[in-house]
This record gives sequence, C-alpha cells and structure tokens, in this order.
Amino acid sequence: MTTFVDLAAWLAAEPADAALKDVVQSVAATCAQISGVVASGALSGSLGAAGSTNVQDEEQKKLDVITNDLLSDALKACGPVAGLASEELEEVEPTGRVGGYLVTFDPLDGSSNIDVNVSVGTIFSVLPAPTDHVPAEADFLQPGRNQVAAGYAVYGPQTMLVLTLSGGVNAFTLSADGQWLLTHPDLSIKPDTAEFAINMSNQRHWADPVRRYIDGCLQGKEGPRAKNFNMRWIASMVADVHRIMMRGGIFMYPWDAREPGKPGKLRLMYEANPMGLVVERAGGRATDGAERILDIQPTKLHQRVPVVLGSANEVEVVRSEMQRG
Ligand SMILES: O=P(O)(O)OC[C@H]1O[C@](O)(COP(=O)(O)O)[C@@H](O)[C@@H]1O
Ligand SMILES: [Mg+2]
Ligand SMILES: [Mg+2]
Repeated sequence: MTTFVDLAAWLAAEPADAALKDVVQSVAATCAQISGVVASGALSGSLGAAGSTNVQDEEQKKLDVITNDLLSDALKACGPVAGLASEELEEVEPTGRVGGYLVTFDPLDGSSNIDVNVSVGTIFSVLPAPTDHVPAEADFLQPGRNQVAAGYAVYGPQTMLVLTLSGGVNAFTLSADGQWLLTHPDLSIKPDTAEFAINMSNQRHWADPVRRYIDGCLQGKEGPRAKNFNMRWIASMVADVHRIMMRGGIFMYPWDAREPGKPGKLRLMYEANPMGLVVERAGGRATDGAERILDIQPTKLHQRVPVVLGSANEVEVVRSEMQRG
C-alpha cells in the first residue's frame, strides 16, 4: 500500500521559517474543519442565506459567515499573525502583534454553488508584516510577488489543499481521519491547452479582444486556432483553477460592460494574487491583460481585477490579443 507524507512532516522539510509554517498549519487545520461543515450541509443548518450583505454589497450565505469566523478566530489565535483581511470583512483586523505575517483570505469561494452541492473552496495569501508597528490597511497593499505563501482548499468529491511556500506547488488530500496527506507533489501546468473557462452568458458585454479570442476557439479546427476547444465553467474560481492545476486550461474573468466602472469581478488581494502565485509556481501565467497579476500595486483592500490565468502559451495568446485592443 502507498504511504503518503503528511503536511506536518512535509512542512518540517521545507526551507521556510517556523513562524510561517505555524501560519500555514493554522490555515490548513481550519480548512479541514471547514470541510466538515461544508460536507454536513443541511444536517448542520449551514445552507442558505445569512440575511446580510458584505462590503462588496453581495448577499452573504450562512457558510460565508461561518467560514469567515472560523478562519478569523484561528488566525487571531496564531502567534505569528499580525493582521488579517477577508472578503467578508470591511476593514483589516490587526491582532495587536508586531512582525510576523499578514493573511488575506476568501473564506468561501463559489458561494453560489453552496446550496446546490457543487464544489466550493477557501483561498489564502500570506504576506510579510511590518516589523516596527501594528499593521494598518496600507501595510496589506503589497504586490502579489511579495507573497511568502499562498494556496487554496477545494471542497469537492475529495477535499484537497494546494500550497506553495518557497518553491513548487504541492497538493494534499484530506484523509478520513483528518490528516492532510501529500498525494500530488510538484504540480505543473502543461503550457498548451484546448480547454477554456469563461462565463459565456456575458458574451454580449465583452470587450473586442475577448470576443475575438473566444470566437477563434469556438471555430475549432476550421478556425484560426486549427484545433477544437472544450469549455468548462464551474463558477467557483477554486474549482476552475484546480482543474487547470490538474490538466491544464485557461480561466478568464475579464472586464465586461455590465458595470463598466468595475475592472472585473474577482478580487486582487485574496483571489487573483494567491491563485496567480500558485499558477506561476506551477509554470503557468496570470495576467490582467496588460500586466502580470503579481506585479500589480494594490491601491485598496477589496480592489477588483480582470483575470486571465492558466497554461502559459494560451495565456500569451489572450494577452497579445488584448494588447492589440
Ligand atoms: O457567477 P459568475 O459571474 O459566473 O461568477 C463566478 C465567479 O464568482 C466567484 O464565485 C466569486 O467568488 P465568491 O463566491 O467568493 O464571491 C468566483 O469563484 C467565480 O469564478
Ligand atoms: Mg471568491
Ligand atoms: Mg467568497
């Protein structure tokens, strides 16, 4: 029988500082707990609307609130965490400690899928904290290339944790007895693909470059790309990105004309940046169409950004189409 290394043993061998490993352990333990709550669904009364809205003016589900509380409480109790920020919290929350790390997170990604029993996830990003003062919002506004760790948990047919610290990307599967076991070491995204993920219902609102790119894919073998494309859209970024980590592909949530003042739907600090790091570390690419996601200088905590990520050569096709305008 195959034996798998568990997360604690794997972390012990990682060339990262012990405090950072504590933060990652704390997130991982909380994701294991969240997996139990998600799996119990109606049995734990965790489905349905919470009756409130968050800072983005989006309706909160009960699970958005429950998962936000679980992660916030765990990180406040975790010694090296100086501050946290969440999709569900308007302001950053300093813990009162100085130094160590800042953690940003989307506690429950794919909220629209909770009540229909489709995969959802948790996304997190770890940044260095200032060493001489209690952090404020400005201290969180670091470009994604500063991340010292990032990853996500996907609550699907299997619960998995996908992590990057100092080097590559490794994926752990949650065992029946609650251990994270390394089942998918050194993930890498193949550079070419014939599978795209975009919400096609927004087609009439897209900008020309996105329209041209998708039209080219849809023409298949007879079109400019000379190959047939497949399409997937789960509407949980975590699940769509996880598929790309496993078999390649491209994921796009571009700007569209529904709300022209918004640069996109996804949030830079706790969706695009952590996913951008994971994807790049696995050999893929992540861009907003003009700039590498990880080089964007954030100007506010809940900033939105267009996102194109996945198989390197395919992202390059979209990026150059966007550059043409
Ligand atoms: O419903 P749409 O427009 O297809 O959007 C789906 C996207 O929205 C999101 O659900 C946003 O995440 P939240 O559920 O955390 O708000 C992404 O996971 C997903 O890619
Ligand atoms: Mg999300
Ligand atoms: Mg969310």
